[in-house]
Amino acid sequence: MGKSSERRRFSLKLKRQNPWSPPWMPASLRDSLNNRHHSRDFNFARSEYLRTRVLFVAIVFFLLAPLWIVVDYLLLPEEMLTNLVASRLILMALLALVIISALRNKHQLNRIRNTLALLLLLPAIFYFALVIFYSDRMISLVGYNFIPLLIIAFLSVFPLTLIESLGIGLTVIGIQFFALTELNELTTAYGGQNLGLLVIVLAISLWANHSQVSTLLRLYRQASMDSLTQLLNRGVLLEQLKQLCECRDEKLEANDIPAPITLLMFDLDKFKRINDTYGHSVGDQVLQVFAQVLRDELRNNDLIARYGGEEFIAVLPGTPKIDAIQVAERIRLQSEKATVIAHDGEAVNFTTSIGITEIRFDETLDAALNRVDARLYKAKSLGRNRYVAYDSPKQEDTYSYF
Ligand SMILES: Nc1nc2c(ncn2[C@@H]2O[C@H](COP(=O)(O)OP(=O)(O)OP(=O)(O)O)[C@@H](O)[C@H]2O)c(=O)[nH]1
Repeated sequence: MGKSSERRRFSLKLKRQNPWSPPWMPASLRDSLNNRHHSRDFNFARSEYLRTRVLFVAIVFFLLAPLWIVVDYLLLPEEMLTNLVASRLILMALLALVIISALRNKHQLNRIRNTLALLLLLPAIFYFALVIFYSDRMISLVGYNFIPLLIIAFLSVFPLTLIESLGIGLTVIGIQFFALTELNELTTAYGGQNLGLLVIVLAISLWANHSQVSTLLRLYRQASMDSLTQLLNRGVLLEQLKQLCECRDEKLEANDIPAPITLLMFDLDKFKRINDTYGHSVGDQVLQVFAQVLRDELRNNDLIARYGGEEFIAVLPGTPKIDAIQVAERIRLQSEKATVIAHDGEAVNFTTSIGITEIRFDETLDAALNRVDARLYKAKSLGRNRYVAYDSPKQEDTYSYF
C-alpha cells in the first residue's frame, strides 16, 4: 500500500468516534480521561512532569528500603529475617532499574508511564509474595499491610489520566483481593473494610489526578496558545520542532532510519485588503476559520502554529514531502471553499499561499525555515493561491496548479 493511502487511512481512523469520549462528556473530563485529546507538545510536557516525580518517588523508596531492614531486624522473628532482607535487596535492585529507566527516557511518554507502573506495582508484588509465603505470620509483619493503601494514595502524586490511574489502582485492589482470600479474611469485617477503604482512597486519587491533568492542560494551553486561533504560538512551536529534530538526530546517531519531518508554511493572500474592506473583526474571523481548516485537515500529532499576523506553520512528523504536497493541496482547496459572513451579510472568501520543505538530515533548523519561507514567497510572486515545494522550476512537479 502506498504511503499516501496509508496516510489517508490514518486520518480516517482518527476521525472515527472515540468511544471513551462521547460528545456529551464535559471537556475537562474528556481531557483528563485519556490522552486522545492531548497534543504532542503537551505529551512532551506531561512526560517530563511524570519523569521528575517518578525519579523523586523511586529515590525515596530506594533510600527507605534499607532503613526498613533495621525495623525488620528489631521486630521480626529471626527465621523470617533472612528471606525478608534478601527480598528487600531484590526490590532495591529493581528500584535502581526504575531510576535508570527514568533517567534515560526523556520525553517518551509511553516508556515513562511503563516505568511508573513498574515503580508502583513492584511493592504490590512484594506484598503479595509476603502473603503467599507468610500467610500464617502476617501479624508479625508490622506495617506491611499498609502497602496497597500507600500505593493507591501515591497515585494522587502523579499527573495521570483517569484511565492510567484506574488501571494501576484496580490492579492493586485485585492483588489485595487475592491477598485477603489467601489470608481467609475476604469475607470478614476486616476484609470488607480494607477493600472499601482502598476503593475510597482510589476515588480520592482519581479526583486529584483529574484536577492535576485539567489544571496542567489549562495552564499549558494559556501559556502555549495563540488566544485568537487556539493554535500553538511561535515560541512553543520552535521549541517543539527543535526537540523533534533532536530526537531525529539521536536516531541517526544510533544508525536507525529516522522518520522524515516536513514543514508547511502558509500566508493568507491579500489579507490587508480583507481588513481594509470588511474591518478587523472580519479579518479575525478569517484567521479563526483558516485555523479550523488546518485543524480539520491535519493529524492530531502534527504541530500547527500561528507564526505571525496572517502567517501559519504546520510540522508534519513522519510525513515525506510527496505526501505533504497532497495535504497542502487539500488545505488550499478547503480554504478556497471556506467563507466568513461580513456584517452586511456578504460572504467573504480567502485563499492561502504555501511553502513546503522536508528538513534535511545535514542542515540546521534555521536553514530549513529560511527555505520554506523563500518557497512561500515564491508562491506569492507566482500569483498566490498555490504551493511551491521545490526550488527550481526545472524539477518535476514544481508548482501547484489550480
Ligand atoms: N484582523 C487581523 N489582522 C491582522 C492580524 N495580524 C496581522 N494582521 C494584518 O494582516 C495584514 C498583513 O498584510 P500584508 O503583510 O501586507 O500582506 P497581505 O495583505 O496578506 O498581502 P500578501 O501577503 O502579499 O498576499 C496587515 O494589515 C496586518 O495588520 C490579526 O490578528 N487580526
